[in-house]
Amino acid sequence: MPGLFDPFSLKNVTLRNRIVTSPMCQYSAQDGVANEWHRAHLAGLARGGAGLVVIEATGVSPEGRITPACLGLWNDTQAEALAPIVAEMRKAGAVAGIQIGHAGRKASANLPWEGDDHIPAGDPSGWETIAPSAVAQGGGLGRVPRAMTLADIERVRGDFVAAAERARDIGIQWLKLHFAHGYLAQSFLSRHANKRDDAYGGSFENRARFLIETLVAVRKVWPEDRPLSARLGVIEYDGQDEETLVEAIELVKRLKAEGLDFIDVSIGFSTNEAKIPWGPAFLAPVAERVRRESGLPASTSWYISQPEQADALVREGKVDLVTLGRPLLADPHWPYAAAKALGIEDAAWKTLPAPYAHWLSRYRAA
Ligand SMILES: NC(=O)C1=CN(Cc2ccccc2)CCC1
Repeated sequence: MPGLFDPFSLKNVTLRNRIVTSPMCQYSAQDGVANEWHRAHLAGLARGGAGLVVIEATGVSPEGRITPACLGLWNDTQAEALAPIVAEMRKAGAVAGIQIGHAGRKASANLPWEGDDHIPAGDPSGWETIAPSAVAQGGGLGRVPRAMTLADIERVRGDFVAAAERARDIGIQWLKLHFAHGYLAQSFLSRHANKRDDAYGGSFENRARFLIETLVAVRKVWPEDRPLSARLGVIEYDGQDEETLVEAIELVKRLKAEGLDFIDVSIGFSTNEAKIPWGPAFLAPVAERVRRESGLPASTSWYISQPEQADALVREGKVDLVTLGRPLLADPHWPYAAAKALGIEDAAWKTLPAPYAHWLSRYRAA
């Protein structure tokens, strides 16, 4: 079985290794437009050696952002600002990806380090939130969203398509739909958030409808030869795990039948009452089951931080790719350090650009 530093090919892309950067929100944009922060941040991750660098959760519309400082891809100005950054990521040897999404009832929030809660209604920096039903997440996210009309559903589906077209046109190679973490798409699937009694609520088929329709619509514009993936919350840790997992795996099978190429297994975060068993690679067994039962290549994340641990997840066939978040914030060159720790031949040249690799590989420095 391949290890962490064996390449991974899917459609027309080949990742130099199995390491994926988690699409970590930077909350550093104005009007959704990428700037020097995003350029240095993303180029840094690409130059650090990750196989696939995924640009943070990017709003498909202004109200689809989590906070006013999130990236967007609903206009040409935003696309033009990202284009050179994508080129830089690819020049550094990474495959360039992006996660596009709509934050639903979790939208219109303050930055995490400025409260992480909803912007007070009436504050001009916030906006009306929309969701499957007029049910709030609760806690700091207590704002009750407006229940979406069928026109809203159609419009948001179109926003996903338009964002996918813009991502396609600026050279993004790997598209990831944000179907996780209690945001809009996840909330359609969740019985916690979706109380609709029309074709988009109630039965599993109805609760899965928005996700499947969105995938089908995006597949039509996303090039057949580039990977189309989704991050999906397959478990809520709310006491109904087996039921949720069975539904989620059935959904993944249907998404696969409609052209999904890859599944990134995550958590639903649809309820604040969840009892999440945080711990080293705790989601890996769940990801292994989704990968095995759906037949799709898969990745997972959460509390993966050690080279041997990440390598074992791949070698044991639990996942095809490993997604890291905070370890890469702590050290964007984690892939280089991991390659050395795993005794990979030519660790520097396998992960870092020439200006770094030349010197690091010559003098057998520490
Ligand atoms: N854009 C995303 O998917 C985000 C996910 N988060 C992970 C997270 C979710 C819930 C609890 C802890 C961490 C933090 C905020 C942004």
